[in-house]
Amino acid sequence: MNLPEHSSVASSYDCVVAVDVSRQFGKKKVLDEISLTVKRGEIFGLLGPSGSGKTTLVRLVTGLDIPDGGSITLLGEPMPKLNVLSRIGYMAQSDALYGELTAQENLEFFSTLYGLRGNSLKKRIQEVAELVKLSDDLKKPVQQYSGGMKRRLSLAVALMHEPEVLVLDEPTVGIDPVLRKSVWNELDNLRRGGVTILVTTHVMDEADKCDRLAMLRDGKVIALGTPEQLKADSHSATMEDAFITYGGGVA
Ligand SMILES: Nc1ncnc2c1ncn2[C@@H]1O[C@H](COP(=O)(O)OP(=O)(O)OP(=O)(O)O)[C@@H](O)[C@H]1O
Repeated sequence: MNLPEHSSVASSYDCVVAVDVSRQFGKKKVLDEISLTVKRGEIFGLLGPSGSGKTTLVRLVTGLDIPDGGSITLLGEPMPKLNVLSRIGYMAQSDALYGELTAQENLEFFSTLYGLRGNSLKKRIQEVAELVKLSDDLKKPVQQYSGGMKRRLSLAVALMHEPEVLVLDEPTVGIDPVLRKSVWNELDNLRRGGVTILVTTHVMDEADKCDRLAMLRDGKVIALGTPEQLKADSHSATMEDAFITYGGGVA
């Protein structure tokens, strides 16, 4: 079923449905009646310059904040809803890790919050450490980690409980190009395994890797579609040109 973006009727293929979502801080309208739908099993990108409202929107999607207007439904549940949290993995923009603990201890700590214990916990730690290429550094205190290593560990934390939905706020900031590629390969594998991924970025080549994306500017969706559609509709050869043509300015 192909529902219009503004539809308030959620299809079973819809993972996130945002309808006329607004959020204001003081007098500043950060999100202005945003409507979009993330389908199950896709990588959906939120692309926009700094301050365009990407983090604000993903915080609303995860239920960490409440909109002033409109509604958000995640996995069929109106947000915020506590029992949906175990089904999502959220990687915030700043790493929420314990510096004095090792990476392994961080993974253990966050996983016990999801009820993972014993051998299955150990096995899962090995799996996610392998995925983010941190297997050899699990015993190091996180305060000795580089910025990129911390990003990868945060991604590992978000993956531990095998969530159906991953919400990633600029997951590759501070990660070198080779590892960035491997992180995106992993996101691709997860998507193939049926995980839905909502990711914010202002890196244009990452936008190109999304199945669909919304371009945000000043709290509004200025364009929405597949990278190919957005480039074709704006007669642009690159996402960067498309973004500028749609009025996004320099990301
Ligand atoms: N809790 C808050 N109180 C006041 N203003 C806020 C708050 N959270 C966000 N803002 C403001 O809302 C605007 C959008 O911020 P947001 O973090 O959503 O942007 P962003 O697109 O994620 O930016 P970046 O790419 O730099 O992370 C900014 O002007 C920011 O200062």
